[in-house]
Amino acid sequence: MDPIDFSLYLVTDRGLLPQGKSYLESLEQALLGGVTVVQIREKKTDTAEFLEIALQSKALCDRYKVPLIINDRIDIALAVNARGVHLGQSDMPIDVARKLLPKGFLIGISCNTLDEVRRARESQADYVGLASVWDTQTKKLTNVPIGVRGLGVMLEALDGSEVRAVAIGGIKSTNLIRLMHGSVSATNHGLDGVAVVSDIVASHDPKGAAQMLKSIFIACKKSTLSFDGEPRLSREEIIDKAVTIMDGVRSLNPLVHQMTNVVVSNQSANITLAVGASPIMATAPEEMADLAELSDSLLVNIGTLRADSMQGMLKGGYSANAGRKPVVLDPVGVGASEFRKASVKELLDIWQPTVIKGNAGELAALAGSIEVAAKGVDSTGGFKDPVSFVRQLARKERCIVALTGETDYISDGKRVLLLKNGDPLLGKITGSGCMLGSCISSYCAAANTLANEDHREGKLTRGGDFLSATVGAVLTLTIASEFAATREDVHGIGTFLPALIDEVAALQPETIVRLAKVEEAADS
Ligand SMILES: Nc1ncnc2c1ncn2[C@@H]1O[C@H](COP(=O)(O)OP(=O)(O)OP(=O)(O)O)[C@@H](O)[C@H]1O
Ligand SMILES: Cc1ncsc1CCO
Repeated sequence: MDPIDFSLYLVTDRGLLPQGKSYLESLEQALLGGVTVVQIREKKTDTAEFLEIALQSKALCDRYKVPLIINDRIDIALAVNARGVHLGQSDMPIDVARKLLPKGFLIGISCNTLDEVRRARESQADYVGLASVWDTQTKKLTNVPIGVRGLGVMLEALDGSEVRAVAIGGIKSTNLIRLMHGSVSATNHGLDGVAVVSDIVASHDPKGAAQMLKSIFIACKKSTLSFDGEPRLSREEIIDKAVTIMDGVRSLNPLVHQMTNVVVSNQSANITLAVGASPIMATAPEEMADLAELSDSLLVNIGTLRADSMQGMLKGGYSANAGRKPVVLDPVGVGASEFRKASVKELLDIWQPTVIKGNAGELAALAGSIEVAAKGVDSTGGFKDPVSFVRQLARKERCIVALTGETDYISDGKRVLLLKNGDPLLGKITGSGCMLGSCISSYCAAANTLANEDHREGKLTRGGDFLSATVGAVLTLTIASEFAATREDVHGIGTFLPALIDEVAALQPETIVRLAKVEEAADS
């Protein structure tokens, strides 16, 4: 029997049909739109009616050569000669179901935890439905949502097996790109498909909805499942690219939308001007869609996070992703409170950052590690193996990661660069990390604009060189700090800050090339 294409897995729900649309009409339009598997879910229907619906659905699916799966009811699946059955954790165990079903009959099972995925693998399920990614109105959740980032570890548990995986729960065309990027495991294991309910069933245009979902899925599958493909630049080429981007910021004057903390707002706006970009500090959720269109990148800094700022941050990152603008996350003091931790998790379950930057304490907390402690927003130690840590985190979060400190470690998940410039005064003033976030956002904005527009759908940016952009931003701030610290008019942290802003504005690209202390760690 042909292997199943799980790409777009429709789960029916007659209760969601819009007024005036019949079940079979909606199903046929979804099939015309490119649905690749159909699961009939009828939780409250009696057997005779379920059987009738299943028979009608089977005839329709056969016409479009799309396999039909029945939720829960092995008897109905057998009666209509379906391709498979989908079981829940409290339904019949897989080994028992296997004995009752003919050879080749497909068995899928819903899994909410890593343990359930492991057990599904042991019992040789054909596929798992990883549920629920997000909160959903179509099913009353009995378990906590997995979130985009929870999917990666589950997929990793399926490495080397034949078990296919689809995600389900709240998936729509508007969050599918984020799901596809963020769910890939550190071992590069991606989803085989996405299961969708309301985005198709509740639509007046199920064909259009299915077409949209499928085109995004296919585009993402092509563009996200590999860290390779970009040419590997030498250390010197990265520095050259970094200064090209530096020039780009000055000539393009990108608009950088920043949601930052109240401590550093002013100095962040000024450092943005100093690198040659323009800042706009704005937090209201109502204006996020407009700003995503207008601006060239977004910075989200949670330094003085409030419950009401979360709405703007959620919508801001989401709109920036949709507009293919780079997003920089600065998880300031994330380890300091449960509120910050939960908020960062929520943000990262909704949108995909292009760069995450933070000190050791912040990145440890973000990664769930207790190796490095923090005192409020400051780190009180370092990692034993920062190179591996930063590479792993970049692979896990599928973005550039910059770990700051005396040495800055920057990784794209493959390579790790060590940057050793900077005066210790940078560590003594408040907000040097926050200013660096503004610089990185400015450089990413220019890198994104400078990139050859990649028209493939499914990319969250235009495909700019964000590794070089991050390197350029760090070099700009740290090399400028070396000049600022040695100025005669600088006597301590009070006079250092304005001098730093001046030196950033005055810094020349050739000075960076001459003074950059950049090393590369050996590949793992
Ligand atoms: N001792 C140091 N020597 C050289 N550079 C440093 C030192 N400490 C910090 N820096 C530089 O300062 C910048 C900010 O890094 P840092 O780790 O201090 O951020 P942070 O702790 O997030 O700052 P803040 O919370 O005050 O905004 C980085 O570019 C880093 O290279
Ligand atoms: C001191 C401080 N507190 C919250 S944000 C911030 C600025 C440096 O991160």
